[in-house]
Amino acid sequence: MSYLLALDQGTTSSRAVIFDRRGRARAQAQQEFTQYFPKPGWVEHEPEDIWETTRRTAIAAVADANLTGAQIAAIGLTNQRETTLLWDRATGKPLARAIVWQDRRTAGMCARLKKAGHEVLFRRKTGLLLDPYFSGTKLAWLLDHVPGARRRAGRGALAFGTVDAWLLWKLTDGRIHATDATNASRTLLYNLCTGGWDEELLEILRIPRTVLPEIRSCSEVYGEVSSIPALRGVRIAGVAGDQHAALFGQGCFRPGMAKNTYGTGCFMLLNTGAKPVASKHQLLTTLAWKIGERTEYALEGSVFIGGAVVQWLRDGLGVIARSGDVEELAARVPDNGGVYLVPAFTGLGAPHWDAEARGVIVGITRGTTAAHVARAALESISYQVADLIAAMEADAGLKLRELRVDGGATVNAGLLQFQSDLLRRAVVRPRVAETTALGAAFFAGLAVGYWKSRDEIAALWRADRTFRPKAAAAAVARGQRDWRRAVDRAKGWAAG
Ligand SMILES: Nc1ncnc2c1ncn2[C@@H]1O[C@H](COP(=O)(O)OP(=O)(O)O)[C@@H](O)[C@H]1O
Ligand SMILES: O=P(O)(O)OC[C@H](O)CO
Repeated sequence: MSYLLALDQGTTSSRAVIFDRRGRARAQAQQEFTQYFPKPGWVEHEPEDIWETTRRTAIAAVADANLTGAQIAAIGLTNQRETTLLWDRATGKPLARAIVWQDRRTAGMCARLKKAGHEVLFRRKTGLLLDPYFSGTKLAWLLDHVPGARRRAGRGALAFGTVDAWLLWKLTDGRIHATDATNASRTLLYNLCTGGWDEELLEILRIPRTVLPEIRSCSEVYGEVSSIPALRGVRIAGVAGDQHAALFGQGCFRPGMAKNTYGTGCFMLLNTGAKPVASKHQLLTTLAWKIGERTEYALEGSVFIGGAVVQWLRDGLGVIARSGDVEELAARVPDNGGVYLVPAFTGLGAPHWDAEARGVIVGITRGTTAAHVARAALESISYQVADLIAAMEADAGLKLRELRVDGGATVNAGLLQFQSDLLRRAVVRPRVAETTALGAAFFAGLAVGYWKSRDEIAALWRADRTFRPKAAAAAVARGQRDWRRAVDRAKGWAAG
C-alpha cells in the first residue's frame, strides 16, 4: 500500500498530511512559527523557520502513519503565495527575512509605478494590480535595500523564489531552482498569455533575469528529496500555490465552480476555463493550474484579513484565550447590536484595493460588549466574502449555485450559517478539511499515476455539511447596507 505526502506551508503554520488512495487523511502534523512585525505594515518570516517546520512536520507525519519513505508514492507541495525570498546560490543562505504577502512596505513604490502610468500594462500582462501584495515590488525592494544585493544579482550569484521555490531548493540540496506556473502568476513578472517571465515588466521593476527560477507545471516530477534521510529518493511531483491547490482539492474542475478558503485571509477562486477573463470589478485574473501543456484560468478575490481577525481578538485585544473561544463569546449576544468591524488592518484587498484603508469599529454604544465586537469580527469575514462573490458574478456573468468552503475558520458553523444567509445560497463544507493539502496530493498523484484522471479524483470529493439560508432577506439587506457604510469609513484612513 502506498500513500501521498502533502506539504502545506501556510502563513502561520506548516502542515504535512498523509493521504491514501481514497483521498482520506491518514496522519497529519502541524507546527506554527514566529511572525515578525518589525515596523507598522511590515510582516516577515524567518526562511529557516519555513524550512525547519516543513522538514519536521514531514518527518512527523510519516512517522505518525508508521510509514517509511519507500511507501510514499510522491510528495505534493503547496504554499503561502507571493511571500518573497532571496538567497545566495553558493551558500544557500537567505539575504534577509522573507517578506510576507501581507507586508505593505512597497506601497510607495506601487504608487510611483501607478503615477508613471504603468498600471494598465501590468494589469493586461499579469492579470494583477500594482499592489504591495505581489512579489515583484518586494523583490525589487530587497535588491535595492540589502547592501550589495543588486551587484551580486547582476553577477548571477543570487536566487529569488516564492516559498515553493525555497522549499524545492531545500528539499533537493540546491539542485532545483524552479517554481510552478501558479506561484509565478502571483509575482507581477509572469505574462499570462506567453506563460513566461516578461522582459518589459522585469525592466520596469529593474529585476535581473538571472535571479528568476525556471517555471514548470503543477503536476510533473520535479526531482527527488535528498536533504531528509527518512524521505531520501521520494519524488516531488506536484507544486502549486495554496489557493490553486484548494480549488483543485475542492474538485472545482469545471468553469463556473468556485471555492472560498477561510484561513489567515480569505481567497475565493472561480474556475473560468481555458481562457483568462479580464475583471471589470477589481478582481485578479490568475492561473487555476497548469497540467501538461494545458493552462486553465481563474478569477480571484483576495481578502487580507479573514481568520486573522480572530487572532487579533485573541492576541491584540485579549478578549479570548484560544481562537475557538470566539464562538462562545459571539453566541452570548443575539446579534451584533449595531456594531460593525472592518478589519482593514493591512489595507483592503479585493474589490477595493485600498492600501491606505485601516481597521474601524463603528456603531459602539454604552451597551456594547466584547461579545458584540466578537460577533462583528466574525461577521466581517462573511461580509467581505459576500462582496467578493458579488464582484465575481458580475465579472463572469453567472450566478454560482453553491460555494465550496475550506480553511481553518470553517470549523465555525455560525460563521458558515451567516455566510449562507448573506449569499442566499448553499455553502458546502467538504469532509476532508485539508483541501489545500489534498489538492497538492492530487497534483502529485496524477503526475506519478497514483490516480489516473480528474474524474477519478472528482469522485473522491464528499460533502460534510451544507448550510442553507435561514435569515429574513430584509434583515440581511439592512446589515449589508450598514456594512458598506462602515467600509466607507475605513477607506483611505492612513492617508490622513
Ligand atoms: N472557531 C474559529 N472561528 C473563526 N476563526 C477561527 C476559528 N478557529 C480558528 N480560526 C482562524 O482560522 C485561521 C487558521 O486557519 P488556517 O487555514 O490554518 O490558516 P493559514 O493556512 O492561513 O495559516 C486563523 O486565522 C484562526 O484565527
Ligand atoms: O497561508 P494562507 O492559507 O493564509 O494563504 C496565503 C495566500 O496564499 C496568500 O496569497
